[in-house]
Order: sequence, then C-alpha cells, then structure tokens
Amino acid sequence: MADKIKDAKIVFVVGGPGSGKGTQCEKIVAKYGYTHLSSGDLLRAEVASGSDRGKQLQAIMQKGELVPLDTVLDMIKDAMIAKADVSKGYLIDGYPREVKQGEELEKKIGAPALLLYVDAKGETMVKRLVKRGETSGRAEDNEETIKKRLDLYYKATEPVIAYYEKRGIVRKINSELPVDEVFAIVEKAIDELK
Ligand SMILES: Nc1ncnc2c1ncn2[C@@H]1O[C@H](COP(=O)(O)OP(=O)(O)O)[C@@H](O)[C@H]1O
Ligand SMILES: Nc1ncnc2c1ncn2[C@H]1C[C@H](O)[C@@H](COP(=O)(O)OP(=O)(O)O)O1
Ligand SMILES: [Mg+2]
Repeated sequence: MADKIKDAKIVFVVGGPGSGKGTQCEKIVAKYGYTHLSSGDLLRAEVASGSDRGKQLQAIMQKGELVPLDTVLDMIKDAMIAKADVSKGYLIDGYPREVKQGEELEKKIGAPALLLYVDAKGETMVKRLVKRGETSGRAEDNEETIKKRLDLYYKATEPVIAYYEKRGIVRKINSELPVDEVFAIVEKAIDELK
C-alpha cells in the first residue's frame, strides 16, 4: 500500500506554534492543489471522535506535550494513502516536531523535497495564539500551555531545521510580514520545485 506514495512529492511545513503554518498551507492548497495534512488537525479529529485513544491524546495535547511518534505517523501515513490516487503533492504541517519523527517518516514513506521553515519571533507567536484562543476553542491556546509549547518548539523542533539544512532543502519564510507577503515568499519556494 505504501508503494503508492513512494514517489510522492512531500513538503514539510515546520515552525513554532502560531507562526502561521496553517494559514500558509490553506493558500498553498488554493493555488497548487496540494493535499494538506496537519498533524494537529488529524489528532483533533481523533479527540472529537470521543474514542479512548482520543481521550488520551487530549490529555497530552492540553499539557502542550508531544503525543507518541507512532500515533502521529500512522495517522499521517493512512491519510496519505487515502489520497494517493489524486494527490499532486503533500503538505505535512506540524510534523516533524523532533528529528526522530523525520527519520521515521522517511523510513516508512519517503524523503521530503522541501522544508518550509515558517519563522516568527517568540513574542509574535504568543500574541497570535492568545488572539486565536479567543475563538479557536482549542484547549491548548491558553497562556500557560503556549509557553510550554514554545519551549518545546525551541528544544525539540528547531533541531529539525538544522538537520534538513544540511541536506539543502530548507527555505526560510519570514512570517512576521502580512499574510499575502509571506505567501509571495512561499510561492517562490514552491515554484522552484517544479
Ligand atoms: N502573517 C501573519 N500576520 C498576522 N497574523 C497571522 C499571520 N499568519 C497567521 N496569523 C494569525 O496567527 C494565528 C496562528 O496562525 P496559524 O496559521 O493557526 O499558525 P500555526 O498553524 O503555525 O499554529 C492565526 O490566528 C492567524 O490568523
Ligand atoms: N508531529 C506531532 N508529534 C507529536 N505531537 C503533535 C504533533 N503534531 C501535533 N501534535 C500535538 C501537540 C501539539 O501541541 C498539538 C497541536 O498541534 P498543531 O495543531 O500542529 O499546533 P499549531 O498549528 O498551533 O502549531 O497536537
Ligand atoms: Mg496549525
């Protein structure tokens, strides 16, 4: 089954919580028709299903911690396979969050062609998340959890960027700019792929 996605175009979208990954992914989908798979959205869907596994996941996410690697990777892989016949490429948003996640995805699925590094200052991310929390209904969009997620981002996820920089596939996107200006930079990086 995984054979079907062996040669798929894979783009990792990596950045801190609130950096604007989801916002840019929506625009990429609209222009390029890629398949958007957000690890957070997949996990939230499992939580919403009310399953026992969902309840365990919710407890972890509320604390701002990472859920077990196998859980996320299986969800991503299943979602990729489900779209294999129609996908023009995959945007993997919010994954890898640690180097090990990247290594495992490459072993089980395939190598990324590009890593979009969505970069914003810590204070910008906090401001955006506090604002998002007013309407998102996401339990982890509160100040205490935001701080924990930021710490974890700097500790666990930033090394992911260094890891892929060595392979020359990282494009850094300045996400302090207005959304459309950020997207203009994103477009350049994706157009280079073709
Ligand atoms: N370039 C930007 N300028 C201002 N606000 C932004 C920008 N990009 C995203 N936002 C806002 O910041 C919040 C977090 O964005 P989101 O795309 O959910 O980030 P992530 O998926 O990385 O957590 C949202 O409320 C979004 O509307
Ligand atoms: N790749 C991954 N590995 C482990 N946990 C993950 C994960 N992706 C998401 N999660 C869990 C922990 C996160 O705090 C939570 C929300 O993730 P998210 O929606 O990707 O956040 P955001 O878009 O704000 O960066 O879900
Ligand atoms: Mg997001």
